[in-house]
Amino acid sequence: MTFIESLQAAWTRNDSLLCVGLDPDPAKFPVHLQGRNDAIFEFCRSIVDATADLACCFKPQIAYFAARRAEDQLEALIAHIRITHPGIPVILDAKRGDIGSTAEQYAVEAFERYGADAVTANPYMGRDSVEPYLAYRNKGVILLCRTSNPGGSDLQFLDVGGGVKLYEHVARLVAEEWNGNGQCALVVGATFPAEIARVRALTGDMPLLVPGIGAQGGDIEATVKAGRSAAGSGLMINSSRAILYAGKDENFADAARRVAAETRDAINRFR
Ligand SMILES: O=c1ccn([C@@H]2O[C@H](COP(=O)(O)O)[C@@H](O)[C@H]2O)c(=O)[nH]1
Repeated sequence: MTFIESLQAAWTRNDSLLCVGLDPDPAKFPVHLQGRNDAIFEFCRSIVDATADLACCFKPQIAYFAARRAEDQLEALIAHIRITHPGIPVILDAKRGDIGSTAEQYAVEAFERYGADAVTANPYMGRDSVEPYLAYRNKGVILLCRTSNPGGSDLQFLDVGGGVKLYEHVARLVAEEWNGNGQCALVVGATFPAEIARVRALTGDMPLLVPGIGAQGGDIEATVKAGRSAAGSGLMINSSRAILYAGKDENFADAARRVAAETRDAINRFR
């Protein structure tokens, strides 16, 4: 199955557009996990097992693992998802971007080392910098378009000619030229619903990864109404901290499940 096929199956099977983000910060872990060598794996495994039937995908953010020399725990986590929850695609959020020869190594890292189904990448260096990921025909390539942070406007809102903004140019370029094999998606922040609507209009039914609800305060109703596809899906709406740190004690996974279920249901109300 390709990334997009597994995503479509998970949308339907779990009736969910929720992407559970895995951004493990040991300083926020419950006391009983702190000090353990495998704390990052164990924390994320508990969250994954508690939410797998509520999510359409998982998104580990690589910086949280690499910063603590915990890449082995990321490998183990993705292997665990593959074995225990085989229908849920994994997006490696790495936001890579470099010349082709280096991008080849990043692609090996994402797809062969970690076994991710999709990777996030920065389109800023152009098509040849993205080709090495696209060469993995069954994998997904999710390109930054209109990011959720306020500073995203510094560049993404620049007029690139004729009143077209840079993020609109990226959306059109990816949809019309880079997506020949139907494996691309775009990142558009929930903090900018008007731009989500614009990207949806430019890209047809292309899947959109939408971070920015939960801790960043994005509005779920506005996000879904702006970004849903004609079929009422088309979105991977990410929430990380609001789910991961919903509880602080030994029952943290139950608390995470509760918030994940509420978030999925809130999203579904507006599909
Ligand atoms: O534009 C973007 C692109 C990626 N992210 C990532 O999503 C999560 C958001 O975490 P929350 O705790 O739900 O705010 C995080 O991994 C970011 O690196 C983003 O926020 N915005």
